[in-house]
Amino acid sequence: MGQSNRVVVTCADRAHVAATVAVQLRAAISDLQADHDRVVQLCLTGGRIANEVYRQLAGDQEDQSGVVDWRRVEFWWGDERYVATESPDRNAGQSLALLAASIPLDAARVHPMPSRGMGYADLQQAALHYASDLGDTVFDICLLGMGEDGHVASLFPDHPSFDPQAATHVIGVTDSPKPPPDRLSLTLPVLNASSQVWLIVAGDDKAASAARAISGDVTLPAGAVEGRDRTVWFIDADAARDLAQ
Ligand SMILES: O=C(O)[C@H](O)[C@@H](O)[C@H](O)[C@H](O)COP(=O)(O)O
Repeated sequence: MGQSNRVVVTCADRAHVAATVAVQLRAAISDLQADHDRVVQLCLTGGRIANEVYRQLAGDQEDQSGVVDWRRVEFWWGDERYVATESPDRNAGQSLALLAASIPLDAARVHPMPSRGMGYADLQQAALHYASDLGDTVFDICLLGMGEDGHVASLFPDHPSFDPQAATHVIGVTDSPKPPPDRLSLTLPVLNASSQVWLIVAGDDKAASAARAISGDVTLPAGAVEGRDRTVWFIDADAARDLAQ
């Protein structure tokens, strides 16, 4: 990894983080779609703050931040809780319920991760299936939340899931420190192949990990994740408390 391309955007509170990300995401997708043949590859994340972004994206499509052709956006997920399709705990279920409320999505371009009960022999098979769906896709923008321990996607610090040299694109995680124990996750090399990585972080319980990650502590997944062109941290004042001025 060369010189860090991290940018930190500090917002007053979590509502402003979500509003800022929604506006900037719509603008960034709209810019990419100026090329009319372009299908934008967007990787979504779970979590409370990301869900607030999706709510706002779906709710206000007529502001000045750009018109998006949502049918020319391909949706992926960075990780998933391996539970039944209909479980309210699924990241994809939560994101889609919010987005599909008013955004016209092309089902062929929506790629939720597999769920338990879909017929895969085990997590490994489910991971292989998603890897083959993903192929060589490179995300234009990859959204990530961060846990208070500094995890991103389902890559946890001091845990086998976090392997910066992972040879596969998708892994099954069977002993996640955060429930539920069974999960699917993209690996760090796939996340770091993204053109842009946007981290969306709010709350004072995130302050210590945010400060470590932004200062470049690569022992934390959140510190090791970087887009090829740009890494943007959208962070509220509480989570930014420990950042060097
Ligand atoms: O799969 C999960 O359990 C969640 O998606 C999780 O990884 C989340 O992204 C972060 O913990 C940040 O979540 P918050 O924004 O709710 O703090």
